[in-house]
Amino acid sequence: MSRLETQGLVIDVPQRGDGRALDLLLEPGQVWGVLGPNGAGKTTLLHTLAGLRAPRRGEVRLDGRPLSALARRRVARQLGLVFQERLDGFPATVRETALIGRHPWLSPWQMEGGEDLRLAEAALARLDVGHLADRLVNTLSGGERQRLAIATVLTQAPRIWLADEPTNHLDLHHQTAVMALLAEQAGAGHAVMMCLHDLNLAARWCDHLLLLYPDGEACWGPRDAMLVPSALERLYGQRLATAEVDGAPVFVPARRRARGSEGP
Ligand SMILES: Nc1ncnc2c1ncn2[C@@H]1O[C@H](COP(=O)(O)OP(=O)(O)OP(=O)(O)O)[C@@H](O)[C@H]1O
Repeated sequence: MSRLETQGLVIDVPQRGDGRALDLLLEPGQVWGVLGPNGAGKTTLLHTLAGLRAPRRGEVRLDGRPLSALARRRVARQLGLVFQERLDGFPATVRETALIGRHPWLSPWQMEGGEDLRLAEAALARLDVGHLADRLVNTLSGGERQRLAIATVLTQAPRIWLADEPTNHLDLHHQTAVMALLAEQAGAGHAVMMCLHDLNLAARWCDHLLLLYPDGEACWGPRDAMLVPSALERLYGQRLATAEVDGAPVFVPARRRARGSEGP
Protein backbone atom coordinates (compact mmCIF):
# COMPACT_ATOMS: atom_id res chain seq x y z
CA MET A 1 0.00 0.00 0.00
CA SER A 2 1.42 3.39 -0.98
CA ARG A 3 0.26 6.94 -0.35
CA LEU A 4 1.05 9.97 -2.42
CA GLU A 5 0.69 13.32 -0.74
CA THR A 6 1.28 16.90 -1.75
CA GLN A 7 2.03 19.67 0.71
CA GLY A 8 1.57 23.25 -0.45
CA LEU A 9 2.23 22.09 -4.00
CA VAL A 10 2.30 24.74 -6.72
CA ILE A 11 2.97 23.21 -10.11
CA ASP A 12 5.24 25.13 -12.44
CA VAL A 13 3.07 26.28 -15.31
CA PRO A 14 5.11 28.92 -17.18
CA GLN A 15 3.83 32.49 -17.10
CA ARG A 16 1.04 31.73 -14.65
CA GLY A 17 0.47 32.90 -11.07
CA ASP A 18 0.63 30.41 -8.25
CA GLY A 19 -3.12 30.01 -7.81
CA ARG A 20 -4.15 27.68 -5.02
CA ALA A 21 -1.53 25.42 -3.48
CA LEU A 22 -2.53 21.75 -3.59
CA ASP A 23 -2.72 19.70 -0.42
CA LEU A 24 -3.80 16.35 -1.79
CA LEU A 25 -3.76 12.88 -0.32
CA LEU A 26 -4.04 9.99 -2.77
CA GLU A 27 -4.75 6.94 -0.67
CA PRO A 28 -4.86 3.22 -1.44
CA GLY A 29 -8.21 2.23 -2.93
CA GLN A 30 -9.03 5.69 -4.23
CA VAL A 31 -9.67 6.69 -7.85
CA TRP A 32 -9.09 10.38 -8.49
CA GLY A 33 -10.05 12.19 -11.66
CA VAL A 34 -8.32 15.42 -12.66
CA LEU A 35 -10.55 17.66 -14.75
CA GLY A 36 -9.84 20.94 -16.44
CA PRO A 37 -9.75 22.65 -19.82
CA ASN A 38 -6.82 22.46 -22.23
CA GLY A 39 -3.74 24.06 -20.75
CA ALA A 40 -5.02 24.04 -17.14
CA GLY A 41 -1.98 22.06 -16.02
CA LYS A 42 -3.23 18.47 -15.76
CA THR A 43 -0.22 16.89 -17.46
CA THR A 44 2.13 19.21 -15.57
CA LEU A 45 0.53 18.04 -12.33
CA LEU A 46 0.87 14.35 -13.17
CA HIS A 47 4.51 14.78 -14.21
CA THR A 48 5.18 16.70 -10.99
CA LEU A 49 3.54 13.94 -8.93
CA ALA A 50 5.71 11.40 -10.74
CA GLY A 51 8.87 13.40 -9.95
CA LEU A 52 9.60 14.15 -13.61
CA ARG A 53 9.13 17.87 -13.15
CA ALA A 54 10.11 20.06 -10.21
CA PRO A 55 7.33 21.90 -8.38
CA ARG A 56 7.45 25.68 -8.20
CA ARG A 57 6.68 25.45 -4.49
CA GLY A 58 5.85 22.78 -1.95
CA GLU A 59 6.58 19.11 -2.25
CA VAL A 60 5.35 15.66 -3.18
CA ARG A 61 5.69 12.88 -0.61
CA LEU A 62 5.60 9.16 -1.23
CA ASP A 63 4.79 7.23 1.94
CA GLY A 64 5.78 10.25 3.99
CA ARG A 65 9.16 10.83 2.33
CA PRO A 66 9.95 13.61 -0.14
CA LEU A 67 9.84 12.17 -3.64
CA SER A 68 12.93 14.18 -4.56
CA ALA A 69 14.95 12.29 -1.92
CA LEU A 70 14.06 8.82 -3.22
CA ALA A 71 16.02 6.82 -5.81
CA ARG A 72 14.26 6.71 -9.19
CA ARG A 73 14.24 2.91 -9.22
CA ARG A 74 12.44 2.84 -5.90
CA VAL A 75 9.92 5.40 -7.13
CA ALA A 76 9.39 3.42 -10.36
CA ARG A 77 8.57 0.29 -8.40
CA GLN A 78 5.75 2.07 -6.66
CA LEU A 79 4.52 4.59 -9.16
CA GLY A 80 3.54 4.04 -12.79
CA LEU A 81 2.76 6.79 -15.30
CA VAL A 82 0.70 6.37 -18.46
CA PHE A 83 1.94 9.23 -20.65
CA GLN A 84 -0.36 11.21 -22.88
CA GLU A 85 2.20 11.32 -25.67
CA ARG A 86 4.85 8.76 -26.44
CA LEU A 87 7.85 8.67 -28.71
CA ASP A 88 8.86 5.26 -29.94
CA GLY A 89 12.52 5.92 -30.53
CA PHE A 90 13.58 2.56 -31.95
CA PRO A 91 11.71 -0.33 -33.56
CA ALA A 92 10.64 -2.59 -30.70
CA THR A 93 7.93 -5.21 -30.73
CA VAL A 94 4.79 -4.99 -28.63
CA ARG A 95 6.14 -7.70 -26.29
CA GLU A 96 9.51 -5.96 -25.89
CA THR A 97 7.73 -2.69 -25.14
CA ALA A 98 5.55 -4.25 -22.45
CA LEU A 99 8.67 -5.80 -20.89
CA ILE A 100 10.09 -2.30 -20.34
CA GLY A 101 7.61 -2.25 -17.44
CA ARG A 102 9.80 -4.80 -15.64
CA HIS A 103 12.96 -2.66 -15.77
CA PRO A 104 12.50 -1.06 -12.33
CA TRP A 105 12.46 -4.58 -10.90
CA LEU A 106 15.66 -5.79 -12.60
CA SER A 107 19.27 -4.96 -11.77
CA PRO A 108 21.05 -2.80 -14.40
CA TRP A 109 22.24 -5.52 -16.81
CA GLN A 110 19.81 -8.27 -15.81
CA MET A 111 17.74 -9.82 -18.61
CA GLU A 112 14.03 -10.33 -18.17
CA GLY A 113 13.16 -13.84 -16.96
CA GLY A 114 10.23 -16.22 -17.33
CA GLU A 115 8.15 -14.53 -14.64
CA ASP A 116 8.68 -11.12 -16.28
CA LEU A 117 7.56 -12.56 -19.60
CA ARG A 118 4.51 -14.14 -17.97
CA LEU A 119 3.51 -10.79 -16.44
CA ALA A 120 3.97 -8.99 -19.77
CA GLU A 121 1.96 -11.61 -21.71
CA ALA A 122 -0.84 -11.49 -19.13
CA ALA A 123 -0.95 -7.68 -19.30
CA LEU A 124 -1.03 -7.71 -23.11
CA ALA A 125 -3.88 -10.23 -23.05
CA ARG A 126 -5.74 -8.16 -20.45
CA LEU A 127 -5.52 -5.08 -22.66
CA ASP A 128 -6.61 -7.08 -25.69
CA VAL A 129 -3.31 -6.69 -27.56
CA GLY A 130 -1.88 -10.17 -26.88
CA HIS A 131 -2.43 -11.14 -30.53
CA LEU A 132 -0.13 -8.25 -31.54
CA ALA A 133 2.83 -9.31 -29.36
CA ASP A 134 5.24 -9.81 -32.29
CA ARG A 135 4.23 -6.66 -34.17
CA LEU A 136 6.43 -3.55 -34.26
CA VAL A 137 4.94 -0.73 -32.19
CA ASN A 138 5.13 1.71 -35.09
CA THR A 139 2.59 -0.41 -36.99
CA LEU A 140 -0.10 -0.15 -34.29
CA SER A 141 -3.25 1.93 -34.53
CA GLY A 142 -3.72 4.78 -32.06
CA GLY A 143 -6.01 2.75 -29.83
CA GLU A 144 -3.76 -0.34 -29.94
CA ARG A 145 -0.75 1.83 -29.00
CA GLN A 146 -2.72 3.34 -26.11
CA ARG A 147 -3.67 -0.11 -24.83
CA LEU A 148 -0.02 -1.18 -25.06
CA ALA A 149 1.01 1.85 -22.97
CA ILE A 150 -1.45 0.76 -20.28
CA ALA A 151 -0.32 -2.87 -20.57
CA THR A 152 3.28 -1.71 -20.01
CA VAL A 153 2.29 -0.02 -16.74
CA LEU A 154 0.27 -3.08 -15.76
CA THR A 155 3.44 -5.14 -16.36
CA GLN A 156 5.30 -2.69 -14.12
CA ALA A 157 2.72 -3.46 -11.39
CA PRO A 158 2.88 -0.17 -9.49
CA ARG A 159 0.91 0.57 -6.33
CA ILE A 160 0.12 4.04 -7.59
CA TRP A 161 -1.15 4.68 -11.11
CA LEU A 162 -0.92 8.13 -12.67
CA ALA A 163 -2.68 8.04 -16.02
CA ASP A 164 -2.83 10.96 -18.44
CA GLU A 165 -6.01 10.63 -20.46
CA PRO A 166 -5.94 6.81 -20.39
CA THR A 167 -8.96 6.54 -22.69
CA ASN A 168 -7.36 8.59 -25.48
CA HIS A 169 -7.92 6.97 -28.90
CA LEU A 170 -10.04 4.17 -27.41
CA ASP A 171 -13.40 3.03 -28.74
CA LEU A 172 -16.32 2.81 -26.32
CA HIS A 173 -15.76 -0.83 -25.44
CA HIS A 174 -12.07 -0.35 -24.70
CA GLN A 175 -12.74 2.88 -22.79
CA THR A 176 -14.97 0.94 -20.45
CA ALA A 177 -12.50 -1.95 -20.22
CA VAL A 178 -9.67 0.43 -19.26
CA MET A 179 -11.77 2.25 -16.67
CA ALA A 180 -12.80 -1.13 -15.23
CA LEU A 181 -9.13 -2.16 -15.08
CA LEU A 182 -8.22 1.02 -13.19
CA ALA A 183 -11.15 0.51 -10.81
CA GLU A 184 -9.97 -3.05 -10.29
CA GLN A 185 -6.49 -1.76 -9.44
CA ALA A 186 -8.04 0.49 -6.80
CA GLY A 187 -10.11 -2.45 -5.56
CA ALA A 188 -6.86 -4.35 -5.04
CA GLY A 189 -5.65 -1.55 -2.73
CA HIS A 190 -3.74 0.52 -5.25
CA ALA A 191 -4.27 4.22 -5.79
CA VAL A 192 -5.23 5.75 -9.12
CA MET A 193 -5.18 9.33 -10.38
CA MET A 194 -6.10 10.09 -13.97
CA CYS A 195 -6.62 13.14 -16.13
CA LEU A 196 -9.83 12.98 -18.10
CA HIS A 197 -11.59 15.15 -20.64
CA ASP A 198 -14.72 13.03 -20.44
CA LEU A 199 -16.78 14.34 -17.55
CA ASN A 200 -19.08 11.36 -17.76
CA LEU A 201 -16.30 8.81 -17.36
CA ALA A 202 -15.12 10.82 -14.34
CA ALA A 203 -18.63 10.91 -12.88
CA ARG A 204 -19.03 7.17 -13.31
CA TRP A 205 -15.64 5.80 -12.35
CA CYS A 206 -13.88 8.23 -10.03
CA ASP A 207 -14.57 8.62 -6.30
CA HIS A 208 -12.61 11.86 -5.91
CA LEU A 209 -12.18 14.77 -8.29
CA LEU A 210 -9.71 17.61 -8.63
CA LEU A 211 -10.90 20.55 -10.70
CA LEU A 212 -8.01 22.56 -12.15
CA TYR A 213 -8.79 26.03 -13.49
CA PRO A 214 -6.63 27.77 -16.11
CA ASP A 215 -5.62 30.51 -13.64
CA GLY A 216 -4.23 27.97 -11.18
CA GLU A 217 -7.27 27.95 -8.92
CA ALA A 218 -8.37 24.46 -7.89
CA CYS A 219 -10.84 22.59 -5.75
CA TRP A 220 -10.95 18.95 -4.84
CA GLY A 221 -12.86 16.44 -2.78
CA PRO A 222 -15.27 13.51 -2.98
CA ARG A 223 -16.89 13.18 -6.40
CA ASP A 224 -20.46 14.08 -5.47
CA ALA A 225 -19.35 17.31 -3.81
CA MET A 226 -17.42 18.28 -6.96
CA LEU A 227 -20.03 17.44 -9.59
CA VAL A 228 -21.85 20.73 -9.19
CA PRO A 229 -23.07 21.90 -12.62
CA SER A 230 -22.28 25.58 -11.96
CA ALA A 231 -18.68 24.74 -10.94
CA LEU A 232 -18.25 22.50 -13.99
CA GLU A 233 -19.70 25.17 -16.28
CA ARG A 234 -17.21 27.67 -14.89
CA LEU A 235 -14.41 25.12 -15.32
CA TYR A 236 -15.06 24.61 -19.02
CA GLY A 237 -16.72 27.94 -19.89
CA GLN A 238 -19.52 25.82 -21.27
CA ARG A 239 -23.18 25.54 -20.35
CA LEU A 240 -24.17 21.97 -19.48
CA ALA A 241 -27.39 20.02 -19.44
CA THR A 242 -27.58 17.28 -16.81
CA ALA A 243 -29.50 14.00 -16.78
CA GLU A 244 -29.28 10.88 -14.67
CA VAL A 245 -28.51 7.45 -16.14
CA ASP A 246 -28.12 4.30 -14.03
CA GLY A 247 -28.01 6.44 -10.90
CA ALA A 248 -25.07 8.57 -12.12
CA PRO A 249 -25.21 12.09 -13.52
CA VAL A 250 -24.56 12.56 -17.22
CA PHE A 251 -23.43 15.93 -18.54
CA VAL A 252 -23.80 17.11 -22.11
CA PRO A 253 -22.94 20.52 -23.56
CA ALA A 254 -25.98 22.75 -23.85
CA ARG A 255 -26.33 24.79 -27.01
CA ARG A 256 -25.90 28.21 -25.43
CA ARG A 257 -22.55 29.19 -23.92
CA ALA A 258 -22.07 30.03 -20.26
CA ARG A 259 -22.25 33.75 -19.55
CA GLY A 260 -18.80 35.32 -19.60
CA SER A 261 -17.19 32.41 -21.46
CA GLU A 262 -14.98 33.03 -24.45
CA GLY A 263 -14.33 31.21 -27.68
CA PRO A 264 -16.53 29.96 -30.53
N1 LIG B 1 8.00 23.82 -21.64
C1 LIG B 1 7.00 24.69 -21.65
N2 LIG B 1 7.18 25.98 -22.01
C2 LIG B 1 6.15 26.86 -22.03
N3 LIG B 1 4.90 26.53 -21.69
C3 LIG B 1 4.66 25.26 -21.32
C4 LIG B 1 5.69 24.27 -21.27
N4 LIG B 1 5.15 23.11 -20.87
C5 LIG B 1 3.83 23.36 -20.67
N5 LIG B 1 3.55 24.64 -20.93
C6 LIG B 1 2.23 25.28 -20.83
O1 LIG B 1 1.72 24.99 -19.57
C7 LIG B 1 0.30 24.90 -19.64
C8 LIG B 1 -0.15 23.61 -18.99
O2 LIG B 1 0.16 22.52 -19.87
P1 LIG B 1 -0.37 21.06 -19.58
O3 LIG B 1 0.13 20.17 -20.67
O4 LIG B 1 -0.06 20.69 -18.18
O5 LIG B 1 -1.95 21.28 -19.71
P2 LIG B 1 -3.13 20.20 -19.74
O6 LIG B 1 -4.14 20.65 -18.74
O7 LIG B 1 -2.60 18.83 -19.58
O8 LIG B 1 -3.69 20.44 -21.21
P3 LIG B 1 -4.42 19.46 -22.28
O9 LIG B 1 -5.83 19.26 -21.77
O10 LIG B 1 -4.41 20.29 -23.52
O11 LIG B 1 -3.62 18.19 -22.39
C9 LIG B 1 -0.08 25.03 -21.10
O12 LIG B 1 -0.53 26.35 -21.36
C10 LIG B 1 1.22 24.73 -21.83
O13 LIG B 1 1.28 25.44 -23.07
